[in-house]
Amino acid sequence: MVAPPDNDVLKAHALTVAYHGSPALAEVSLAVRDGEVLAVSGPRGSGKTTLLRCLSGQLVPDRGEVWFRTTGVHTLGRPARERLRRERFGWVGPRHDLVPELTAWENAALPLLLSGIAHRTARAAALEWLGHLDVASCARRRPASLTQAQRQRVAVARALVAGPSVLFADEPTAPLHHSDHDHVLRTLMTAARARGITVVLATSDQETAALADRAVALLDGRAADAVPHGAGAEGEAACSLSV
Ligand SMILES: Nc1ncnc2c1ncn2[C@@H]1O[C@H](COP(=O)(O)OP(=O)(O)OP(=O)(O)O)[C@@H](O)[C@H]1O
Repeated sequence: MVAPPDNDVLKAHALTVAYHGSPALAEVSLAVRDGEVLAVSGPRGSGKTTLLRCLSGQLVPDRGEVWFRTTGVHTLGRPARERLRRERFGWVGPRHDLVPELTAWENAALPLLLSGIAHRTARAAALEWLGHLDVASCARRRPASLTQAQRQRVAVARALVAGPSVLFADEPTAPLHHSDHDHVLRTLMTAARARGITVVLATSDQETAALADRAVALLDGRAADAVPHGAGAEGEAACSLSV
């Protein structure tokens, strides 16, 4: 397989993963265009998290290839994959995994601080994102004193603060109440679209999937469907999912 064309930011070919002999992904292929919001939908256990972990370089598939632009992610050793994840990808999952000893703004600023950005600049960027997510007033508090919804908003801020090329969002609003769920999801998508950040969003909720430019469906680790959303959605015609 060759590297994807310029307008595909990510491409996966025939991804196959088994955990202790039990198949989790089977021959899944897809392409994600630069700047699109792609939903990966499917019921629990259908392989969504496993697919996102492969695409983001957290997990090397048993077989198959993952390309990020011209980089063969599947060919990289662990340090190079970790660098790629740190520098180019953001990740937000269903559990916030904030550092308990750090304040909300320090947690949100963490990707910038770890990459050597000046403290003042990192703090300003973190506070701006906390503001977008309506939790600026929590900036000096530690995770233990925040509500679950506030913690999840801080985690979203942390995933976006460094301006990733691709944001992987694995059921990012699953623990939230309906009103928080909608607000966080729409903020995440609006911010990503405004900045040209590609989003790969795993969800078992059809309403959430419908907010994306396009959805692909998994069932029992296999691609089940490809559903375009909205006439003229960016990337609709040029993206594909196949088994
Ligand atoms: N670390 C693991 N060890 C063993 N089996 C695993 C592991 N992670 C996932 N699985 C199994 O692989 C299959 C796919 O799981 P995966 O988490 O990718 O699906 P999912 O669609 O994201 O589900 P969920 O919404 O419940 O997270 C499931 O059968 C799951 O039990």
